[in-house]
Amino acid sequence: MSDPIFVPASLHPTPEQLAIQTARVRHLLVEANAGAAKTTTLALRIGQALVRGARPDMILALTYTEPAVQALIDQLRHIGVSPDHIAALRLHTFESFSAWILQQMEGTPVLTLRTQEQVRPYVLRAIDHALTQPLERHPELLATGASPAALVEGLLKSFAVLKGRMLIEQLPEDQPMSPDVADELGVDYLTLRVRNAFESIRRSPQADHPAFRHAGDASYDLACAVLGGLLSYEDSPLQLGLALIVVDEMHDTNRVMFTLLQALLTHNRRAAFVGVGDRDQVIHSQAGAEAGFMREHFVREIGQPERLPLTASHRFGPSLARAAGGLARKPYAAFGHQDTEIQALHAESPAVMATLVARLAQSHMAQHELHSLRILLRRPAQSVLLERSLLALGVDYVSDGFQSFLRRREILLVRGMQAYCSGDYSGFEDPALRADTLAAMLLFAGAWIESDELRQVDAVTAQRQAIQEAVAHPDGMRIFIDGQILRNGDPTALELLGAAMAVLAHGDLQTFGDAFLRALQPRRLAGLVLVRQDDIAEVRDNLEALVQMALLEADRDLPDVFRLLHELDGRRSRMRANRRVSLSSIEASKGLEFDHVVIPYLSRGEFAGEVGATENRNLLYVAMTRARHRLTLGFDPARPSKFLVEAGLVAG
Ligand SMILES: Nc1ncnc2c1ncn2[C@@H]1O[C@H](COP(=O)(O)OP(=O)(O)OP(=O)(O)O)[C@@H](O)[C@H]1O
Repeated sequence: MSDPIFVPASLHPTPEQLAIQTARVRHLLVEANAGAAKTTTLALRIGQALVRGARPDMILALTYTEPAVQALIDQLRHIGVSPDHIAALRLHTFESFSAWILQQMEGTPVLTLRTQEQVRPYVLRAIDHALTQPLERHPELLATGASPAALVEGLLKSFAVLKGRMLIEQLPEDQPMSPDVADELGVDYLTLRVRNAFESIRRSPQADHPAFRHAGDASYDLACAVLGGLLSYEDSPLQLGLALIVVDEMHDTNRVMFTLLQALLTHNRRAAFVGVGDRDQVIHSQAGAEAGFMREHFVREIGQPERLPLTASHRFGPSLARAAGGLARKPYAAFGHQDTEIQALHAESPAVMATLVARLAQSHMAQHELHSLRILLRRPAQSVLLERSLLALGVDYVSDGFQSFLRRREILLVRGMQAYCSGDYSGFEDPALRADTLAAMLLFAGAWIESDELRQVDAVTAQRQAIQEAVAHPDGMRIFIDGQILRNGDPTALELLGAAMAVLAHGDLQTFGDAFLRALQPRRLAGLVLVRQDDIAEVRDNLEALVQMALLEADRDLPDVFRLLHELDGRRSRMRANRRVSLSSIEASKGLEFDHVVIPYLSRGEFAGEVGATENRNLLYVAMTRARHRLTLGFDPARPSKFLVEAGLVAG
């Protein structure tokens, strides 16, 4: 009997797509360039499995993020898979799939803590455990000037790295935790100690039924159960009778996900596997993502896969394919019915660039040929001048992957300090703004309440309640700043805040420009309360951008500049949710596509962050390849980024 072929409603598959759609091999890997139709072809493969008679629940698709699941659903719809079938398919992130499997193993549901605020009391308790261990052999390495509350965020990020890579699980079982081991794992000793305390809190009182789970814990727990042999029995919940397992964006795979994939293939021997990815899109290497899981690890730990190509981009035309190929140093073709226009936007300063990009967004709104305009930023601080310009021109926008600069905690700190110095709290009418400002000031002042295990938890609740009370009272902000922040803060932090407030009290813009950052010492201040270098650098960047922005208002005095910030904030909260113009991090745009993509700030040294050159290059590659019809690159022609030279877009 001949093989029935799934025929998509809306496109004509290329011979390469058809080969992947209809391949009858156990393990198939497709490494292909961005825009070369990887997600679409997975959707075609799913359509094919359905016409071959697989029930929808025999098909499992796994991805790393929710937006990637959504992108796959969109493609399934686009090619005409029926809504009933789509609803019955098993479409999951690794995390949601793991949570579902664990629920069957554990019977009763485990508490899911979705926000950092919810998980914070447990991290605080773990810090306390680590710091008060009577048998600790290296107490001097655990001493930190920072308040425990300020460590929480950085610790949670480090836990995610350790878990994603399953680094601790790869140590010998009886390995004692020492500073050397911490070094080997790439974390500081405090992080390692607190991580262990945190895991024992999470796993008590019953090791097989954790007290709670936070982001990433479900896949981690399931992978640990797999490695611990807990799922090797006959009626394992991973035996799902699957006919097809597909993984999209497989370059995001880390050790946890790979462990789960391996177990799924072992428990579903009749299932075919198709994985697609692009090694130049690895931007989560910090969470353990590695292109090697599509290559040597796959061959060594699963078997030799069949490999099929998707050679050309359907998303954009040959000009952009050539540039992306130059950047990634690989061949790149495109189906070029219509070429993608690449425009240069020249500006000698960040402020001029912001104005030009905002004008471009304004004219985008006045035309109907292109629908979506996405402005992609390497670092959140780059949105400061840009948002100011967009708000000034009245262009509505949304932001993805970061908050508006006006609500970032270090900006709120300065807004709060200025209000305190001038005694003028107008602009803080919104209770949520008042609460966030006080929380930010409390954080940077390193103000916290020392307490034993239970009172740690109470301290968090107490802080929330104290802020709520302060917010409800007309004079509450001032009273709270006097009574809590300036009284209970860390002495060094208070010294820095005091010096900065003395500058603010002058009320003079030029003095602010000359002396504010020198007085506040953002890196030092942030270093007292935050742990991760990129979080600390982000605080500095945002504050530098704020000063830069203030200095553009040369005809105003300092209180006027802060009034302008309040006004912009008000305007921002009244904006209509216009998705035609969006401002976004590159990470939040992965897997998506837009008619017009703008990447400003591509002068030498501007496209950089706290990661290595390869990851920066990958980030630019991901950013450029989101464009469908037009790509605009913004830079100073006298100092273009070396990446633009590599892409062949400017002369070297
Ligand atoms: N045969 C085809 N004919 C025309 N357009 C197609 C075809 N196949 C896919 N496309 C279109 O090409 C675009 C890119 O496809 P897709 O998103 O699947 O690429 P991708 O390789 O997954 O991209 P990324 O690596 O950026 O996630 C989409 O707009 C899709 O609808």
